[in-house]
Amino acid sequence: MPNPDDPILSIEGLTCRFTTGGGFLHATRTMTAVRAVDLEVVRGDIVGIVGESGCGKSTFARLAMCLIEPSEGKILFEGRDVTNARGRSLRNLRKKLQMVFQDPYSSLDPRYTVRDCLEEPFRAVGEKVPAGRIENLLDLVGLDRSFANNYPHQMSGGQRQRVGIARALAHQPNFIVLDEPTASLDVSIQAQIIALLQDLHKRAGLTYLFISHDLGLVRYFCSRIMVMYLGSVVEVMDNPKAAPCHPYTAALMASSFAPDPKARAQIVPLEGEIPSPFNLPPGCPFAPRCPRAVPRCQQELPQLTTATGNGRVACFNPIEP
Ligand SMILES: Nc1ncnc2c1ncn2[C@@H]1O[C@H](COP(=O)(O)OP(=O)(O)OP(=O)(O)O)[C@@H](O)[C@H]1O
Repeated sequence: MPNPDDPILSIEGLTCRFTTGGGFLHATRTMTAVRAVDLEVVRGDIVGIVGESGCGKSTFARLAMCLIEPSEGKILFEGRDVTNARGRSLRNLRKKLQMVFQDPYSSLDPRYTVRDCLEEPFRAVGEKVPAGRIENLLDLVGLDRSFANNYPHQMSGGQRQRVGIARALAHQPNFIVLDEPTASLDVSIQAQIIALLQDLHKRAGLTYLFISHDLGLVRYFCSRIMVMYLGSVVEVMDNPKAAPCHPYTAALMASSFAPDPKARAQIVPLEGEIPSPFNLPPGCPFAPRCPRAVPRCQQELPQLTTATGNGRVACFNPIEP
């Protein structure tokens, strides 16, 4: 029996490199999309992964879901090594570990009714659909049972995302990776979906990994935050509401709402080009854009070791809390 206090998900040194190009015209190039990431998630946690486009959030989510293989590192789910899970062990993992995608329209087959979409996870593992389960799933996500006969094009974005969430709940998972689940929705609908996710978190005892580029939303929704920049974790915040210590996290706030005047005073808008992931500068990858960079930052890569009182930061000149 797993101990409830043990981490549900442990990630050690997870690294993913992509090689592109090749052939007559292009030399092959390798980039590191996710670099030596460690993470422990305990039951009931809502861990936010935040960063600008291209920082490796979705790649990290796909690695954590065992949808792609890491170049290095290890993934333990409920204490079991699932890094290279295949066949039956992958199917069993899928029941417990599910994902909700950003765009509910492209993640639902337009030829399937809602009932078909919700039956599909059972068919995929060769199981019969338990009697009343489809109605129960629709109830869980706040959709009228008559929606079972609708096609995706007959529903709004928010309703489609509710179907996406219901699908993820089909096998009663205990862990859900939410990859920007509200990014394609209007603000008012976003709030309804977040409220639904909060409600399910409480009622179904779920654990979430929540991927977003919106630090404001992540600070509101999550219990811990991991901030990524060009594949590396630059800050881990155990209290999402506390002031950030990494200049990048502080700058990310410029793109989100900060009602606290003290927090507003620390905001430095991000300027400068993001370095090419194929050709990272020596030292800290954020140094070329960092308002607090010191000479050491150009030469040495800071490690995520400096304790901040609210987690850890990878920075030679962090903002004092
Ligand atoms: N299959 C792939 N082949 C080559 N490069 C890839 C592949 N998937 C992702 N990348 C690259 O890896 C880096 C990280 O991409 P990723 O999609 O994980 O970032 P992200 O933070 O989720 O961005 P977004 O918010 O735009 O989805 C990017 O530079 C991307 O171009």
